[in-house]
Amino acid sequence: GDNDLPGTDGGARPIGGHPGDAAGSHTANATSFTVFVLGAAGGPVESRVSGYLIHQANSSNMLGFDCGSLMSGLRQAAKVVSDTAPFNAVKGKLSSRDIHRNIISGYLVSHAHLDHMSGLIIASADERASNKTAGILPKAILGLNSTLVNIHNHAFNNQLWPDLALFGFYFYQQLIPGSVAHNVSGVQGLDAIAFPVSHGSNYLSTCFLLGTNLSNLEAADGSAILLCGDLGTDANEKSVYMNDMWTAVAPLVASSRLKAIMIECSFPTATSTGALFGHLTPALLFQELHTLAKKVGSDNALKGMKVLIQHIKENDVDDDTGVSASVGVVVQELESLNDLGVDLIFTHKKVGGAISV
Ligand SMILES: Nc1ncnc2c1ncn2[C@@H]1O[C@@H]2COP(=O)(O)O[C@H]2[C@H]1O
Repeated sequence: GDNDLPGTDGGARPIGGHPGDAAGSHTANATSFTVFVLGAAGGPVESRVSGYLIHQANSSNMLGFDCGSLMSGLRQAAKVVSDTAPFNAVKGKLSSRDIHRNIISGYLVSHAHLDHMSGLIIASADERASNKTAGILPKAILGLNSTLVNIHNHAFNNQLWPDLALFGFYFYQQLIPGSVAHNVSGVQGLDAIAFPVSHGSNYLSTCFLLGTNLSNLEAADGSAILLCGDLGTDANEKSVYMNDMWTAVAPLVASSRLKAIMIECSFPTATSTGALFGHLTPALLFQELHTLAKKVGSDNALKGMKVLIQHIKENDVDDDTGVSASVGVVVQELESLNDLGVDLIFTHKKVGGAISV
């Protein structure tokens, strides 16, 4: 199932490279990555906004991705993390504080909107300044230059919040589009590539390709996951960013190296273009997935691909039942538009849990 815990075989396993797979089929393999869901909505409830931890199988660290929600979700997810290899080697349950301080080694931030980093900022005071003798390293905050400048100027600026980066808690690691960053956040062998995308007029967001052997996207080996921040289509945003990204990742789909795409779908299809503010609807998302499939070369190219849907707006949640009619519309539309046979996984149903890919 899509929320099975990894590591049930308990042992080390090779990452990537499944030569037995038929091209274009994305069948279940050993876990390459686990996504812990701390929050998954596009607002408005502060404890449910986007927040994820990404774990590469067997690594002793994790990376935050867009920690709008952090500690609220981590309290719920601590047990699931504790049961995941290699963290299950420690007896007993890890606390959310242990995980925050000692297991998260860095943060990928797609853009500096509050709902993508407020949790990181608020929890930062409980992290520690680096201290070589105590073995405490500063943690990387990774993103495009524009994102890092916004965090530095508008969040960790001694006004909105103490400048904990300056005080040794963090360092800013700029990701340059088109270059591969290696050993991301101290995780040996983990590479990252940042793809800029447009999120409303004159504003950049980022998709992060995370995985092994990303210096050679044409190679047969090395699993990867694509983590997309908020984004609008090229047609709506008058850009070419999404097209360029699909061109770059298409070879990874053809070789079955790409294990999952996490992507937003904020509003129902009926939303007018002027009210999208740089976001996707189900129709626009499937238009994009069709573009990717075409680049890979067949209508079947994405069959079985795990597509993790995130950032649905939960604006009309009923306080008593927790039901949101508009979320229901987005889910139903995605399911009925799914002529590509992708494996749709709804992250908002997994808050406090894990998704293995
Ligand atoms: N021009 C605007 N008018 C009204 N709401 C907006 C405008 N621009 C952005 N927003 C809202 O502000 C939100 C900021 O986070 P999101 O990008 O998730 O979604 C955005 C919209 O819901």
